[in-house]
Amino acid sequence: MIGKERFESAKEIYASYGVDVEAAMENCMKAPVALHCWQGDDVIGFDHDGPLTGGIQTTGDYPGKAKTPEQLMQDMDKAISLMPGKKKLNLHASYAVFEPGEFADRDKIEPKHFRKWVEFAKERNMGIDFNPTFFSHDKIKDGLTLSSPDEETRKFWIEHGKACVRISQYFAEETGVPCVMNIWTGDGFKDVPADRMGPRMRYKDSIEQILSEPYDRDKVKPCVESKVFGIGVEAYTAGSAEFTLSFAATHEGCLPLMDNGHYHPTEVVSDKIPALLCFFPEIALHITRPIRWDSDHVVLFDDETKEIAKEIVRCDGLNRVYMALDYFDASINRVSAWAMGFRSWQKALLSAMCMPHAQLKKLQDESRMTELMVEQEAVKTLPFGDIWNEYCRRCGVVSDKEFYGEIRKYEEEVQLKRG
Ligand SMILES: C[C@H](O)[C@H](O)[C@@H](O)C(=O)CO
Ligand SMILES: [Mn+2]
Repeated sequence: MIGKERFESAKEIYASYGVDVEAAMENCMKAPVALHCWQGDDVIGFDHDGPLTGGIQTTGDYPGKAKTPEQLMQDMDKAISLMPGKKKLNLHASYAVFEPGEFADRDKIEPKHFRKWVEFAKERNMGIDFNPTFFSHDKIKDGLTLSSPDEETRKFWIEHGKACVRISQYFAEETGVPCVMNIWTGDGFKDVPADRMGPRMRYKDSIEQILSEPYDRDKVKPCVESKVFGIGVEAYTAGSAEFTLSFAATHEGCLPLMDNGHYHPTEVVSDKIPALLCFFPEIALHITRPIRWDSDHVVLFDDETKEIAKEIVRCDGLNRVYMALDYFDASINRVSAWAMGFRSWQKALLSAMCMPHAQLKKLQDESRMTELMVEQEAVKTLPFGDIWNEYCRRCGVVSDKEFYGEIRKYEEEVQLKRG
């Protein structure tokens, strides 16, 4: 059977379960997913020469890394050409692009330092999300930024946050798409602290000061991202789950952001999504793949990824959940990593949209649990591959089978030729 026939046959099988795959594909094409710029250069950026610090780490030394804004944009373009679905650009402040001889420290960055990214996004019809960068900088004092007891240090980082609010507003105005601005710091202690509340009170005050910068609530969506621990800050993290969730719950317009690598290994973000949607009009996600810790492996089409997508879809949350990717692997081809993670999330979303949720919920509500188990298992082996291949074809991107050939060609022709 050729592809088209396989798709028609799969479509009929899905229809027998009450699933309209045409509608699913249309909806999947419309759901924006934020693509993080930092997979392309191992979370380095262009405003410093130093290493990646702040409790996060990349491992690996695969050749061909992008080292300039032009190379990063070139690689991102290649990755985008391999990704079906709607994209939004996700930038970190450390990716400011300066003119030759120009420099502005993080507390002084301005919209003009991101003009090239705005042009890039507009030409590709993408909105932009933004992240102040509270890591990889010499003004981090004793591992602390917004929670520092040193007022000069804290002030510097508050000013950075405020500059990022202004830049977020500029992104939203330029692109016509709201900008999700995520605050994450790695502030914490390696060993048992003597004061757990003091740093959190300072962190709270700092975020409040940052968000006192004027902005339009329909255009800028500030979020706070929690974390359980980071490398070198194993004993205590100021921005814990309880801290950020409580902050978002008590500060109107501020969203909680859950990164599924930032919880204890047996906790699952899939279960937290419906819990938060009972209380917050909107939430944000960082989608990643933790292995044993917050390792930020490339997202795959695995069980928890599927479960997260299912929750967003069956809670009717596509308009309430801001979806962003957050992984970085320096041990494999970075363009492949970028595109594979995005494609995996697209697969998870599309497959979640191809499930008979209403019927399954009905079985649960009628306590027909035996039937529910049988049906949920049956759905797992429906011919999703044929739907996915057709989705890729309609989006104008290669199938999984052709994917690696594209990567090898780009690697030979572009990445390995870089000095
Ligand atoms: C680079 C990102 O901002 C960073 O990964 C952050 O979101 C995080 O998840 C830290 O562990
Ligand atoms: Mn994250």
